[in-house]
Amino acid sequence: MRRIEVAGPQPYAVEVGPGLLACARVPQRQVALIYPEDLPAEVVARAQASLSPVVTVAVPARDECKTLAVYGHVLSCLAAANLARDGAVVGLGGGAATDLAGFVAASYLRGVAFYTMPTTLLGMVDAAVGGKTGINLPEGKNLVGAFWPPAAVWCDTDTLASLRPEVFREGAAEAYKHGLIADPSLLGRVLDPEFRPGGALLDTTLTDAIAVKADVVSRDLTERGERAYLNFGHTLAHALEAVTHHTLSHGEAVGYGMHYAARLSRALGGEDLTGHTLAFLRWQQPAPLPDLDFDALNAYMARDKKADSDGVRFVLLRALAQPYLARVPEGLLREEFEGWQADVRALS
Ligand SMILES: NC(=O)c1ccc[n+]([C@@H]2O[C@H](COP(=O)([O-])OP(=O)(O)OC[C@H]3O[C@@H](n4cnc5c(N)ncnc54)[C@H](O)[C@@H]3O)[C@@H](O)[C@H]2O)c1
Ligand SMILES: O=C(O)C(=O)C[C@@H](O)[C@H](O)[C@H](O)COP(=O)(O)O
Ligand SMILES: [Zn+2]
Repeated sequence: MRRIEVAGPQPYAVEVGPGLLACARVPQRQVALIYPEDLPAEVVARAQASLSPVVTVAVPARDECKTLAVYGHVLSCLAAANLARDGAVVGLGGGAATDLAGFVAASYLRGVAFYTMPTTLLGMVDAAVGGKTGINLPEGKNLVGAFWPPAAVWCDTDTLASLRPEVFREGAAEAYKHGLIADPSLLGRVLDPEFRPGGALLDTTLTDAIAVKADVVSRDLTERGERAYLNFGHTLAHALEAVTHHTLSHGEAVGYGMHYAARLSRALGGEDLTGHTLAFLRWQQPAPLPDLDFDALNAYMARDKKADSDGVRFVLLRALAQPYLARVPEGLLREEFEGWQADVRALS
């Protein structure tokens, strides 16, 4: 078992290894367990055996659970079960379920203890760590939420065995992102055939990718500064998710978005890293994109949470592991969008 410490106002540990669902224990007597309805029954059963929850809520799969309606339903289930303030919410599943569960934990009775049991690669390297919780609005991605860190994170690598290969590759986008913004040694490892459930490179690569996130959120929980770099590729990614009504997954959108951000970085004088972002897209094989209209996407990009009253800011790279925030003139955004579309079309 590997252990990564997360510092900050409420320090906690991320444990990584096989069999962890069976070992997970929480001090709270009352536990609410929230998980996606398509999660394999044996994964749910292992979490239930460890936690003996007083209430379990199965929610729709993927981002269909990150809605105001599902959020309200889960809150009502907890209230109906008389979950008290000294109880806990545990999010089990991919990033969508843990984002929802975290926001429920942050807001139910004005806040109860929260734990995560990520069961996707993306959940383990990114979503379950760091306390960004939330749901979507029709107007855009993750527009409602709270910073509410978990008290512990259990990454049971056995659970990755049942993931569809394309869902594993979706999650690799965030590990690759950690390589681009902070630890270039991850880039080759993420694309290595041994980085797969049960593969020789799984545990070390997973742990090193988690360590990047843990380091950043330890220093900047509430995104006053460097945490924004974890958003590399996300300004376009979130817009792509919104215009496709989430038929494009987050991990695929991030793969596409990182290539756009790499093009913008190059156009503003940075090192040309588009070879890396294209190599990732060729490896990931994301779902093809529908016809896209720049103005429609730009309307969603304008709501990006990195925007301030002077407008949107993008995370760009001067070189590998040298991220910075910058405003980009609309003309350049449009021009690079054309080039990005041509690159993306050439992939298929
Ligand atoms: N809070 C954060 O910091 C953060 C970071 C990155 C992404 N996110 C969010 O995470 C979400 C994407 O997460 P994701 O990529 O994990 O996708 P997901 O949560 O949508 O899960 C993908 C699918 O895999 C299923 N699944 C989960 N575990 C499984 C398993 N072990 N075996 C078989 N099937 C399994 C899920 O039920 C779902 O159908 C997005 O909503 C994104 O916005 C949040
Ligand atoms: O943890 C962060 O900070 C991130 O930005 C990680 C992202 O991968 C993640 O998708 C996050 O949910 C995006 O946050 P948002 O603030 O842009 O909604
Ligand atoms: Zn992300």
